[in-house]
Amino acid sequence: MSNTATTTADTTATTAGETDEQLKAEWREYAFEGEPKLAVEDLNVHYGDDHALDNVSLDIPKESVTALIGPSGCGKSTFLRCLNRMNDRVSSARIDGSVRLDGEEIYQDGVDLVELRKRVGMVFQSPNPFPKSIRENIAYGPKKHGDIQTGVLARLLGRADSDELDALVEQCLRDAALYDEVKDRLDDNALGLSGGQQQRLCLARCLSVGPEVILMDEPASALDPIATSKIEDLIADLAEEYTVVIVTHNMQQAARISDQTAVFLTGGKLVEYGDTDQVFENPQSTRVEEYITGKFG
Ligand SMILES: Nc1ncnc2c1ncn2[C@@H]1O[C@H](COP(=O)(O)OP(=O)(O)OP(=O)(O)O)[C@@H](O)[C@H]1O
Repeated sequence: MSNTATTTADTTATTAGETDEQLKAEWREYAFEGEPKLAVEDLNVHYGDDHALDNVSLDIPKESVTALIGPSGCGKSTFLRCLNRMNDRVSSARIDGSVRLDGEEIYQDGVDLVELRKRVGMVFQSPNPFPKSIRENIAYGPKKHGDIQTGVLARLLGRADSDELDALVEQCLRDAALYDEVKDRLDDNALGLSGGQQQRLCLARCLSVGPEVILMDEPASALDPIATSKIEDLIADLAEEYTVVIVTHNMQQAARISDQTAVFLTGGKLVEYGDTDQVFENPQSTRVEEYITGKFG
């Protein structure tokens, strides 16, 4: 599409009578500078006979927030989970198509899934800290992956270098805007934190292994308005350094925090994708307009 950043796949809404193929060709032209961090092409997901994602293609720019919105069951979470191959864990799932991370196909033989999920981390709907101390929640991943440098003494003692670990714990908690609230109780059990604090701890845990992309599946849906607002502020800050992809049911939230918005509608189709302002203020598709204005969904 030459003069607009919004793309649409809704044939019923177009005046020029474009075919699906023509519209699909336009998807690739959603304009942003630089190479995409994630490039998704012709992605289809079936759970048994259920076609959950129907030929979805979109490019996600780096260091930005991309919101995925749409009615319940339209495939948002399925799409999100394809971006770090979490759907591989679902035995009934069949995934076809291509997802490239920095140009590298993630659905090819030999991809190290542990490494992939370090690069493409995930924060879930309900905060799910480990029943361990705040410190241990963050140290767990780097220790498991052997990312903490160990000195000779530390190796002899069979433990990680504590200074480095402490610095990492502090940095991740700061980046998750939680440090000041918990700095005096790092050895307390994480389950004693409030829901909003637990969710920020989960984000800190995700950051601890050095991701490039952060996937968030309705990260604020279980939180009160104040905790939600903290998470939203945090997402804006994170986008300076990370590529954030977030599923949300809350359209105001998508409009507030995202740079791009992708709208999925029933049947697992991506119907519109473009600059958030344009999608919300001037959607190209009548079905998207009806969804956004609350006429259905
Ligand atoms: N693990 C699974 N096994 C079988 N079917 C699944 C599984 N996960 C999702 N589905 C089906 O795939 C379709 C898309 O579900 P998905 O959870 O991706 O949608 P969603 O848009 O994220 O929904 P919601 O907004 O309600 O969370 C639905 O029909 C759902 O029942």
